Amino acid sequence: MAEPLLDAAGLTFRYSASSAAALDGINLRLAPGESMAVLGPLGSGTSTLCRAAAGMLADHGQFSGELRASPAGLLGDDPEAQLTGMGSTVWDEVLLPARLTGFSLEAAAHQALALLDQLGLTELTHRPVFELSGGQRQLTALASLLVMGRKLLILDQPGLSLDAAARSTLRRVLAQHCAEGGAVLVAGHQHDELSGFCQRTVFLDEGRLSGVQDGQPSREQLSLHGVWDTADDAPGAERAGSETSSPHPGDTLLQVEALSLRRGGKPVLDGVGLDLRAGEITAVLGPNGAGKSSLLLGLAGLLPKESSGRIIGPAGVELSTASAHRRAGYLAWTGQDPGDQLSASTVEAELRYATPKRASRQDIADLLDRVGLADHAETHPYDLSAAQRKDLVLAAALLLRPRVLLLDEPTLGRDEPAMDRLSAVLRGFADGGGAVLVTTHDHRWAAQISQQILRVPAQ
Ligand SMILES: Nc1ncnc2c1ncn2[C@@H]1O[C@H](COP(=O)(O)OP(=O)(O)OP(=O)(O)O)[C@@H](O)[C@H]1O
Repeated sequence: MAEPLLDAAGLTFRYSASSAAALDGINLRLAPGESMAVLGPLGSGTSTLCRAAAGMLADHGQFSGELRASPAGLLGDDPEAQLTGMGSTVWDEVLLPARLTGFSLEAAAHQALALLDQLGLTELTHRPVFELSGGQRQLTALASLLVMGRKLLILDQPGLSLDAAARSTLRRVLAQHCAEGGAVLVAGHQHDELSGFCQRTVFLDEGRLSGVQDGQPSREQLSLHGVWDTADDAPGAERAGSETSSPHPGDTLLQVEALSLRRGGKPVLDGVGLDLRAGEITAVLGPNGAGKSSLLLGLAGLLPKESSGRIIGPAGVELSTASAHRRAGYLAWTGQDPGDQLSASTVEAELRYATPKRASRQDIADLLDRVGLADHAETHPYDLSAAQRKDLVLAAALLLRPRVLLLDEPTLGRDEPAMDRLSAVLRGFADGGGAVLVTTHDHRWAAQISQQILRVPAQ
């Protein structure tokens, strides 16, 4: 039998700052040609296992048990952090890791061109990274990892921010990698096409292996382990909702007419019309790079619109000409990267200073409880998971008491309980007379939560 590329026996790991084991007696093996999904709820140890297997934790705590792994290519849970600099181009990013690990320029360039083609990035080769959409940045981070040709690939939530077509493309790339003698470990809190590609699924709970499934896990099994299943119940079913509004819509809170936007001089949205009504949640769907984030930025006044379009708020006020103060009191926006919106050193302080009129301690405590951060009031925002940081910026937005919430991909990286909490918070906001506009690649969730769906086509 071929030598395994990853072999863990009784692997236990404690972070220096904590007495509890983040990994506790893990046994797993991955041989050439094999693929394995490691799934579990937030905090179950999936990211720690990825970092441990990739040899990234040696200086961060105490190991016991055995771990043997061939040099791995690791996609961490914050892929943006793996891009070297927002000023570089896609080509620089994809080439650099291979060059730093000793590939000749010719070999690296050859490999990079092939990967850009496979991942559908060829057109973006010379784009600066800051001009990419979230999904395009995720694919760039993946390409820069794959270019090194490591046999063992460890991918923490590789489907984050990717649309269904990009997930299918990546699935084919991973299948080819395994067919050529490589091995793939896919970790995360959600089950998607990429974890679904794996031959075996192991579940983690509080650092321990809590279940193993050969073949596809059922939705019930995933739910039992706190993992959110993104698979559509009936693909295309959400189309039924696309023109359907709730039977008794409330007042129109935001009316968008013929909105067109440009980015980097190029058109990204052309003549979008939309009504957001009190009590309704509207989901925005569309492929990577279609312009979903740009739409939200335009509505929030963070991206100038073309002069012909109108964004009409309360009492017929044109919001694009209203003061930033007036707009901010009415519309609250949370971006795709929550890190951009955080500045304080604790979760509680972030919320205390988020509002012009300081919120009371009780208001903050109630809100932290609702978004699932009650135990993290004193945590530094950067010690939260990406999904928890999204919860924090959502809480800050709610404290502003807006009428309209604009949320960019709030479902990323959430386990099932966190998805349920998000749904409850948004439903509660809408039931209280607000309107929500939310972008997502999770069509199953969109069908469950929304009364209206806006499809933004590929450019
Ligand atoms: N700062 C920028 N300058 C120039 N072009 C940009 C900039 N940011 C994004 N773009 C381009 O605008 C288009 C729309 O990007 P946007 O981020 O709105 O897409 P999206 O639908 O939200 O994508 P995703 O699903 O990947 O997040 C893309 O082609 C993208 O490359």
